[in-house]
Amino acid sequence: MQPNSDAIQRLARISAHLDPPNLQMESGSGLEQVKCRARGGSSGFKVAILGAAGGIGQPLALLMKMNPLVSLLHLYDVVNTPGVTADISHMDTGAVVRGFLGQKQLEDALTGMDLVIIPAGVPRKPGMTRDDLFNINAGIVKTLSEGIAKCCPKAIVNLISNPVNSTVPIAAEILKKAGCYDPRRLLGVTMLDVVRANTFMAEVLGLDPREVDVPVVGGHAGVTILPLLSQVKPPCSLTTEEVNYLTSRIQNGGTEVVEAKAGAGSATLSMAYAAVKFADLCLRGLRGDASIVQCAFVPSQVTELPFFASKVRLGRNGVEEIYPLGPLNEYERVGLEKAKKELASSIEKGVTFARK
Ligand SMILES: NC(=O)c1ccc[n+]([C@@H]2O[C@H](COP(=O)([O-])OP(=O)(O)OC[C@H]3O[C@@H](n4cnc5c(N)ncnc54)[C@H](O)[C@@H]3O)[C@@H](O)[C@H]2O)c1
Ligand SMILES: O=C(O)C[C@H](O)C(=O)O
Repeated sequence: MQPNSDAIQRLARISAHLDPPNLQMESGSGLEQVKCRARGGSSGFKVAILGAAGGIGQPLALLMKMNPLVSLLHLYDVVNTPGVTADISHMDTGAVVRGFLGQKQLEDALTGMDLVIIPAGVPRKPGMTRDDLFNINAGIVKTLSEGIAKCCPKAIVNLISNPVNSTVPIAAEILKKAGCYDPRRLLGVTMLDVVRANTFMAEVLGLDPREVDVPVVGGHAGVTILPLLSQVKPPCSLTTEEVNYLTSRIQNGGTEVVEAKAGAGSATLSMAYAAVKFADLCLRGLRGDASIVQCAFVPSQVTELPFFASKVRLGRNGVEEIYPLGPLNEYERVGLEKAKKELASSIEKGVTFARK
């Protein structure tokens, strides 16, 4: 059948008037230059995801697009953002989505943002520690932190890239160097440890995980991940065997996934879930909601270390209050000493790198 020329002309006229997808207007980026009525950001928060095309970044972008508190979602990566942005922009939720590709567009991606979530960087393979990622990820976090310092120094930063115990100190040093460091606004994301702890604890107790709350303090690697099982809500008593099993499973949750994925990366889906849960708490804090409390790895005076994960209260300025660890049992006191020893050298490594 011959194409009907009237129909073709009609289609051409219609498509010329259609609102295009919400892609960033940048030449040479692979992103199409388009005219777009939607502006985004009229109400609600502006959120950027750096590393948005990755294993965590993509489901994280999907879930943030579904968050009603987000009005503008910027997706930045050094690869593949045009496709991810086009795909996610078709979701009929409120947030306007824009894509940014490559270092040249980092500043546009960051300008005006209220919250920046960073899952950029390489993940582990079996046999590696998180610290083995330092050499690559430290430089990535440094560059991205410099961009934040320049373009959105007042944004809340949720840092996911590993090793979190070192990348958070790196970001802090870079922001200090730029003269815009506000310790309340820099948070290392340890939410996945809490999510895992709640899940594994619920399995042992035969409860719904949504009813369980286990504080996890310290840091985000091996023995620095310190679940305070004695403070679980609802209160319960555990056998020594259960405490050993749960502590080890929570500390090795990341490795469990890395081994199961057998070379194809580390936790991405559960991490995206945890990151969105945490980002949502940060946004609710920014909105002024009361009593938003969760664990995070933050600049801290709870111990003698300059950074430590513990429960924090989130508010209009980020971290408004950091809670003390509360009563620890002997098992947890021993764990705390081990955690602090390893944390001290990971923090020092990050600080030294950033000061070079
Ligand atoms: N904090 C946590 O609990 C937690 C949990 C899981 C994974 N992680 C960490 O998150 C990071 C990402 O994991 P993943 O599985 O998504 O990895 P991935 O390789 O699938 O994705 C990483 C993305 O980062 C991008 N990227 C690389 N350099 C960049 C740069 N300079 N600027 C912007 N983007 C850049 C890559 O292009 C890629 O799309 C890893 O370091 C991993 O160890 C942390
Ligand atoms: O284990 C990893 O390397 C990724 C992440 O830190 C996790 O805890 O799953």
